[in-house]
Amino acid sequence: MAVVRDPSLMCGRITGKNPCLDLKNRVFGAPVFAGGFRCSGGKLKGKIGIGVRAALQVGVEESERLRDLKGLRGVFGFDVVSEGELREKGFLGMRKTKLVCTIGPACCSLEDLEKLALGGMNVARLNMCHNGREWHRDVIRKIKSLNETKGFCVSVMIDTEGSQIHVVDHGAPSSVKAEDGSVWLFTAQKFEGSRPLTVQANYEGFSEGIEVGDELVIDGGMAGFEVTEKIGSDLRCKCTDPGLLLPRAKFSFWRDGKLVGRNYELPTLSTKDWADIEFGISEGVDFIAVSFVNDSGCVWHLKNYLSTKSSKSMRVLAKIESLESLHKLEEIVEASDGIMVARGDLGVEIPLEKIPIMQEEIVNVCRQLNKPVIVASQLLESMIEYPTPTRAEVADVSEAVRQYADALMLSGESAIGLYGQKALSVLRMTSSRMETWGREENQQCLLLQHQIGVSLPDRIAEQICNCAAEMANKLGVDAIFVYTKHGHMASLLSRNRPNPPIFAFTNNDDTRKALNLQWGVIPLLVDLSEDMEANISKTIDLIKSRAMLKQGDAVLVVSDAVPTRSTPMAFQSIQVKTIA
Ligand SMILES: Nc1ncnc2c1ncn2[C@@H]1O[C@H](COP(=O)(O)OP(=O)(O)O)[C@@H](O)[C@H]1O
Ligand SMILES: C=C(OP(=O)(O)O)C(=O)O
Ligand SMILES: [K+]
Ligand SMILES: [Mg+2]
Repeated sequence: MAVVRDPSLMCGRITGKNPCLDLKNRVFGAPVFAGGFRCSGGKLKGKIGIGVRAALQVGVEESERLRDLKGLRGVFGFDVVSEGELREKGFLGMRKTKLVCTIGPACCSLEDLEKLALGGMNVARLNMCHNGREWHRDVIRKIKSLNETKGFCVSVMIDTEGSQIHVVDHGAPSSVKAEDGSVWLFTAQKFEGSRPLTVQANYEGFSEGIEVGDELVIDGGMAGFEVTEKIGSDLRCKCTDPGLLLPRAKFSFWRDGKLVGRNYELPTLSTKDWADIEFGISEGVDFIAVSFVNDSGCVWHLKNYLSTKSSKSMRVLAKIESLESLHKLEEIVEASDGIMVARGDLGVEIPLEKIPIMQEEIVNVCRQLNKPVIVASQLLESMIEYPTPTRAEVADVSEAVRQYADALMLSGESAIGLYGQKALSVLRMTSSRMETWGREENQQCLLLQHQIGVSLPDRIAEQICNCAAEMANKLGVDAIFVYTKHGHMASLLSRNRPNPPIFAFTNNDDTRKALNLQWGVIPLLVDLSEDMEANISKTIDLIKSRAMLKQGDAVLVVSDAVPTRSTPMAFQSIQVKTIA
């Protein structure tokens, strides 16, 4: 069958299957291959000493199988947005790239939050730099209530303020212009009211180590000054690059083309950040994004702390936004549950023209090490004010999608912008379009496999997922089903960026919310038993009962049964089920 493109849809609709193998017209009887290696009870047996049996099975789902409708009752969380998308666009039309929206005054009403959820927001981000905890609590509760009452599955992320040297006051409520040659005083002294040509910094040690002749750059290039005199800890500076000083504008000091100053001696997690984290724990947020991570130490520390403080599994994301974090990228990626390419502050610390290369590198490292990655900041910046993005912004979004980032993020576009919902739809349509192009033009490059698993069971899981993804593409199946407790198998499948969507069934709501950030994964909440075959039948029936799987559809099922007392054998398998 041929691929049919529907020009009326942003995303080309695939109505047929991969022509190389049309499973609808094939009948497989018994498993064509089963086995591999086996042993039971998690003890050494036979040639291979692991508690895992791997098998590959291909079969047709029995048409006459008794459907135990009682088994279909109970929890079934399939969020309304994914369900609607599946009905409208079919399996292949489902968007793979996840979307994060920063919530601010422009979108914090229940109605606005609902519109963002309907528009495809997978994760709501709360930037703890702004507003008080009461405000954030109100937003979190609204999102949770929308999830419960309207069937959404929106995860909540808090983003710490972090310690950074920035402007507290520059004498005007919004922005102030620094004219060429004008002389300014930068001070950490607090004063009432505003003083002309005086900028107050938030940190008293801001000028430590700074010398006359150093260059002071504001917000990565919004304005520039030369330090002409040091008076105690104050700096007198002459404007050499006229521009704007915005509220909370960031400072960076440069000498001979190198960054100098105190920025990275400040603690990654301040007292206020710890208080915000406590707040996040008490509100049961799903992700904590840590600003200005400089090494893996603080990530491990926070993760250990969270595991002792809360039974809920909260995922820790490290924001890559300092020069230091680039030097220790791999250890930070390994320590964390995900990464944010925080291009805003990164652009203060490295020359702007280096950002695209760094972004690609970070995205690649994350994919190799199997951690989700968000590309953030200024994706559609002009839409804060204008109803349409620039062509360059659309190209930037498309590039992040082409790089296979897991998620894209809106900041000011949704938080304070006039066209937040429209910006979200631009992200949605641009990513769908790019994903479709990637598939149709066969741009999809197979991942050059870097093995991540060390133990044999981990390596088996990884190989099963790599092979399953390749098989799913080659067979042109409609969907991949996977059963997952902590999300590991689902993420290993996602890492391969397969063509069909990955339906990840889990009985753990924390896992479901964490998977919301993973490319191509549709997390579904369902009661799972220890009987893997029963789980497979049940979930196929659940989707079928909603008329979303029809006769002839093919599902590739990856299962990973852990040993239990009744079934003392771990069993990992790939099966292809065609719907009879
Ligand atoms: N909770 C909030 N309350 C008020 N304004 C907010 C909030 N969150 C974000 N904003 C606004 O949106 C802008 C962009 O958001 P973001 O990129 O998260 O923050 P920042 O620019 O401070 O790093 C911020 O500069 C701020 O003006
Ligand atoms: C996402 C970022 O962090 P924040 O908005 O908190 O500064 C960034 O710097 O790009
Ligand atoms: K922040
Ligand atoms: Mg930042």
